[in-house]
Amino acid sequence: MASLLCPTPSTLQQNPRSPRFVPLKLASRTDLSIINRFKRNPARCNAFLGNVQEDLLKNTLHLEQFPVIRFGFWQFQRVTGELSEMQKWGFLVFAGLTWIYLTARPGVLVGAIDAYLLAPLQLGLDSLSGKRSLNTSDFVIGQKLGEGNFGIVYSGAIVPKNVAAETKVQKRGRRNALQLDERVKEKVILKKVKIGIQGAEECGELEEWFNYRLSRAAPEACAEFLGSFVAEETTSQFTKGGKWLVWKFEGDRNLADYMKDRNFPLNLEPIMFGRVLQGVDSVERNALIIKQVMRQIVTSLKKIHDTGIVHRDVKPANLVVTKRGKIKLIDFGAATDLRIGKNYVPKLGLLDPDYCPPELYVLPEETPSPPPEPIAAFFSPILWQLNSPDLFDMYSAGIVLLQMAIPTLRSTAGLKNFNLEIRTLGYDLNKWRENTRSRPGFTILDLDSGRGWDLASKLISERGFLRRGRISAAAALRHPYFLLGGDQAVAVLSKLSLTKN
Ligand SMILES: Nc1ncnc2c1ncn2[C@@H]1O[C@H](COP(=O)(O)OP(=O)(O)OP(=O)(O)O)[C@@H](O)[C@H]1O
Repeated sequence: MASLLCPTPSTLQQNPRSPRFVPLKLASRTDLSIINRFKRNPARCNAFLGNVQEDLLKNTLHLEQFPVIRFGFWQFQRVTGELSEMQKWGFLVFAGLTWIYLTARPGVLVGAIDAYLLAPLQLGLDSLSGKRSLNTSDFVIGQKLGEGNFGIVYSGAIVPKNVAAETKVQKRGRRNALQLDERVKEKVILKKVKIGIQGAEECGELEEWFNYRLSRAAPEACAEFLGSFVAEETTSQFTKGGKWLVWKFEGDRNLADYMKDRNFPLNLEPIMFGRVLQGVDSVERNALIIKQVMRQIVTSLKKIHDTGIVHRDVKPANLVVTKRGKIKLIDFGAATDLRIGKNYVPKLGLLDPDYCPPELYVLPEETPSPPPEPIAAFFSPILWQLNSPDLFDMYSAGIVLLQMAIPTLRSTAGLKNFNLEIRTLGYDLNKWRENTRSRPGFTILDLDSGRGWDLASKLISERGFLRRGRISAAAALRHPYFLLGGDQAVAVLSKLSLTKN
């Protein structure tokens, strides 16, 4: 950068030692008249050029010109001033190792910045923008979408300030459906935390905490969180004191809904790739769509694992498909943040048994309850290195891959049968292939010399030495299955052709 900068003649005229620089292009234009004057006086010109040369030699690429670096050097010299060469090296090695430790997964340093700087900043900004002062009159509730142990999920919409909410709900068919008129446009998802159920309130608090945390750490990996509110009065739709969490409505269907369709995965083709796959052989088309879905799942998992979070409930119903063909993780009620031990309770397995890895728990059963957050954060890189808790989610991701690629495993009965068989075969996918009584189709996974099968067998496996053995999200993205991915090329081409149209 410094070599692109040059002192201007005018600057040097005022003060030839001035460290001020302006870009070369500007210098040559602004000072053309001065140069012309120099042309008429060669002696003065030589003296000037001498100054310029000297100045350039002195200033070009001299990093200590930059105040931060100068300050850093000064600090280093001050601290190490009285140390011997050996001690200075020791100091440097210690500083380097500390840096590696603080930035190693799950990132103690970034975590501290997030907790002590970004979280309060987000709270302040949200309060200023009114995001933290949502209330019942801002929303209208539509149909029920699902019910978990601790909450009930509804579709809904944001009501503009000048519109009365009651006018927006109309009876359509047997259910309350949202009649979205011109004024009520933005659809949302609302989760009502159950009242009077043990642990429900705590679960709601945790889910809210995880959603705020992810909105800072990995916003593109999960549904956009809009905030929460407590109903201040009882109306036809709300009960006083009830807590609600609100997300942006990301899409009509989740991956499980798409997989129920006989046409899967081709039913995802229009939103994933537009029309560009027409003309490609149908097996190839299926394989490309599945690879694109899987790539997105693994990429999102990598993002949340990088921040120390393990989802613990990865399954097709918790992967919502957006209108633009993006797959987003939802339902962080069972997630745990192993950077600070949030929502980690020893021996508490929360996962859906159909997607649960053989180890059952995210950390070994003998792991004690987490200490206070700063201490847990300090030890988290060691905990992560020793236990690789992220591999818990990777097993579930492997089951999702198998289900997408092998149609017989998409039904509840088919998946339960698979789980019985794989358990008796010691979670060895190759043995399962040789021994299964069902007749699964392996065509998609066997394409390209069986790269898909190889990845699946590295995801669906027991933990090995040091609880490794299963492939992590980062390693999965480097697996030959994803390298040179035609799915990426097709996705880019489709975007280009869509923007042209
Ligand atoms: N942001 C969103 N955009 C679109 N749909 C969503 C969104 N969040 C949730 N849904 C839909 O609502 C359903 C239920 O959501 P969620 O899994 O969070 O609820 P839950 O009560 O924890 O249910 P369960 O415990 O059965 O998984 C999802 O399967 C999905 O179809």
